[in-house]
Amino acid sequence: SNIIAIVISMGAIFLVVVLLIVLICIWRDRAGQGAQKSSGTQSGPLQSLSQFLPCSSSPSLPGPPSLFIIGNMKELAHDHLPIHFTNLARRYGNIYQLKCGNTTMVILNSSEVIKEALVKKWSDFAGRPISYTAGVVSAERRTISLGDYNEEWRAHHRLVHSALQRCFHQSLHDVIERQALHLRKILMDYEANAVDLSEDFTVAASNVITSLAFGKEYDKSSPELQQLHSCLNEIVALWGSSWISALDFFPILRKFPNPVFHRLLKEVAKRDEIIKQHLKNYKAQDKKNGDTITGALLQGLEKYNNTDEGVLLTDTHVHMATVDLLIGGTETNASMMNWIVAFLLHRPEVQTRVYEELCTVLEGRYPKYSDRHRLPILCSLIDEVLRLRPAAPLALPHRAIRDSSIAGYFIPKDTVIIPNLFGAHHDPAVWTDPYSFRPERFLEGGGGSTRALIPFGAGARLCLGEAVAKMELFLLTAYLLRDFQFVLPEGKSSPPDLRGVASVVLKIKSYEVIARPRPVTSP
Ligand code: HEM
Repeated sequence: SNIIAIVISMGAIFLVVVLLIVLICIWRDRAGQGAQKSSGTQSGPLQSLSQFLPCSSSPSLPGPPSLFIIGNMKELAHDHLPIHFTNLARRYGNIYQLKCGNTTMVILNSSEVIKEALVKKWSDFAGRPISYTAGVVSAERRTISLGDYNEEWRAHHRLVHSALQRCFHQSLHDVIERQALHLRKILMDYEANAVDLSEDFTVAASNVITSLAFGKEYDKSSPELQQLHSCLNEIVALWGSSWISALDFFPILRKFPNPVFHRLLKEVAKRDEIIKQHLKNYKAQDKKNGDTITGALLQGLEKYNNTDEGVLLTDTHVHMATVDLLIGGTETNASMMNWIVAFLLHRPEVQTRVYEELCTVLEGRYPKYSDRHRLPILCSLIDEVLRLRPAAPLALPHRAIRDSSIAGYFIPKDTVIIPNLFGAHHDPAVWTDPYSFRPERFLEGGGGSTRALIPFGAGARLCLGEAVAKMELFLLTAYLLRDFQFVLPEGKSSPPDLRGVASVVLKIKSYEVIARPRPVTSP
């Protein structure tokens, strides 16, 4: 009879638990959407419990009403998507969905939900959308940036990561110092005339990558450099255009002539010809330079293919890794340098404080990257600009590799995930006065949290060039602010417009500035 009593009580407990779960489901279905609208995400024990519930019990994701056939395409036509997505988050919460064709996109707008997807559940969301046009620009997804998460990608990623690590330790500091000194000379030659510095920043950033990749630096006027930049910029711009994305959402359009797509194919062929030539020249050299990324990649490739790893990596992987580094490492860093100078024109007193810090700490010498721990004001400036204008404001799209959930919402396999880094960096729940330029928030006691700062993304698809970018931003900014004072051109009363033009990279509209040499300081 004891056994019968135990079975009956276990049965009763089981029924109570089932009843509780059903009640919670009903409560979530009713309350979920309304609560999401005002607070963004749910929190507390109910959310944790809800993660174990079957997917059908998840509330449906909020989002703007979707129209017949075109879905939410209208939302994607906005000229500044990071700002638009951030504004939609204020209405629909920190996680919401947009429908385009038969694709569902989920936009994540706070560092909490972004980290849940990209760090905590990284293996569910490390994929990239498998789109037709991405295949065209990436030799069928053999780039790191557009490759889907699979065994081939992991082997490729390891190869490039270790080549970059090797260059980081052997030559990166010297390469960046050389570019910083070269940039200094260019600015001196302008003799305090008003100029647009964007091209000089682009050449400096690109020279860091071409020095690392091929051991080659270019002058601004070099036709080879101009050709390389024009075709890389064209590819990024064309690929972001709606003429091209329409081919992904509506496959039927691929059957019709499309001049924009034709231009894209031509630019991709040009890019490949340039890189192929560089690799050929490198292989033809008598003295191979193991310090370059190309050298390290080719050596790594040989070593890797001699092991019995299962996936074969080829010269195409080395070729496409070079494309990744050139595209990933040029406009991003150049654009950040442009933003740093522009923000300083808005608050000149910040520039004075950084200059005084550089004078006191360095006592006249040029900085090394290891000085960064003794230069908190300079670091806070860089962090604040990365927060306000992250170079890749919507990161790159991710894809759910399997059914999963974020913030308690069911996310089916193949959903496209957009981490809105710009939105996360302007989240009023995390940042006081989020739209103001206040580097001091990152100084001790300033209340800013570097944990919520995610300009390089997070998790398995974290920016591969994060370490390169951080060293480059630090050294270029420190060199320039040590030797120049940036001021507005005479007669110009308003500082540059800070809204920016958003594509894959968030750029500032061109502006002119005077780089006035500081009095000479000797070590
Ligand atoms: C301030 C400068 C930079 C910023 C803010 C930045 C930011 C980012 C972001 C947000 C992503 C996407 C992460 C994701 O998918 O979740 C990314 C990816 C990537 N970045 Fe950067 N980046 C910068 C500089 C660089 C540099 C200098 C390089 C190369 C040397 C580089 C190479 C890459 C590559 C290869 C990827 C693709 C990673 C992958 O798909 O796994 N980036 N970057």
